[in-house]
Amino acid sequence: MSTLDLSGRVALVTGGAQGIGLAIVQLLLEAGAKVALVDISPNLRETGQRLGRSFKPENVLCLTCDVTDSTSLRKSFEKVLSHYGSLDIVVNNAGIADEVNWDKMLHINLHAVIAGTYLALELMDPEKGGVIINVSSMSALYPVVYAPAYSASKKAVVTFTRCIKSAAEGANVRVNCICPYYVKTQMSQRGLDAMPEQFKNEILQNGLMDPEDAAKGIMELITDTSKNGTVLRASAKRGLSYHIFNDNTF
Ligand SMILES: NC(=O)C1=CN([C@@H]2O[C@H](COP(=O)(O)OP(=O)(O)OC[C@H]3O[C@@H](n4cnc5c(N)ncnc54)[C@H](O)[C@@H]3O)[C@@H](O)[C@H]2O)C=CC1
Ligand SMILES: CC/C=C\C[C@H](O)C(=O)/C=C/C=C/C=C\C=C\[C@@H](O)C/C=C\CCC(=O)O
Repeated sequence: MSTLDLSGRVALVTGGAQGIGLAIVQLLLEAGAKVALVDISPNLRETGQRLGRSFKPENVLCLTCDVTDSTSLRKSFEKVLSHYGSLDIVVNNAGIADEVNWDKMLHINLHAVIAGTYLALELMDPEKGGVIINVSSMSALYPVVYAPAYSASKKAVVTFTRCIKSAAEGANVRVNCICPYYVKTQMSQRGLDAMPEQFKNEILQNGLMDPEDAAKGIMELITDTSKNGTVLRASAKRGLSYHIFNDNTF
């Protein structure tokens, strides 16, 4: 049971129907937040019903949305605001790993994260403030030869997050990102099944995180009000640590 108290806070999580997104949804609900799951998954409704049985059903809102559809994404954000009366926490988590359909992947992994960040900055109450967490990947920090477009999308999320920090401060909003190493979800399982053995062995040696541990990193970024513009690394091997950039060299 969570010792954190987010009662009265309203969170929106994209990709909340499974994996890391569902893990952060559960931690947010345990902390008493009202949570909107924004996802394209056909399992979204069933997931929402199951959550409604474990938590207050009035604290769970499921919105079917393709985050690459800007109109649908805006309507989902606005629906959360009209339904719950505020928007305090946004986790731009939805993402795919697909080097064949890389154009679609960039729309999900990058375009929708930027759109979700700007929607959050527009709709969050500057008096109350808010926090946005963008989900990147360790592949942003260590380019991955078998996932070049994916790595690029995740590197761009880090750069965008670090750049938007100042504008967010003006709106009394914090923006941070997390860079998990491999996490035990359907995405990484598909990735491991498809990749050459030598890469798979290194990953298995480093270990895969449980989604709940990645979600705990996201919760840290949500609840630690000193964090803005930070990049949190997360892995089974080394836990949580903040990535330090040397921006001064020119
Ligand atoms: N699993 C891993 O090893 C790692 C994952 N990540 C990132 O974490 C995030 C979550 O990944 P996982 O939970 O592993 O993935 P997952 O594949 O288990 O879940 C992704 C969720 O996003 C939803 N989604 C996909 N495309 C969507 C769209 N167009 N519109 C709305 N929802 C959509 C899916 O329906 C699903 O519910 C992704 O951004 C991923 O890149 C980062 C590092 C490691
Ligand atoms: C195939 C796509 C599926 C999932 C991708 C996911 O986003 C992901 O976790 C990708 C990680 C890629 C890592 C790439 C390089 C790793 C470099 C190594 O030097 C080890 C780095 C970190 C290990 C753990 C740690 O030290 O914290």
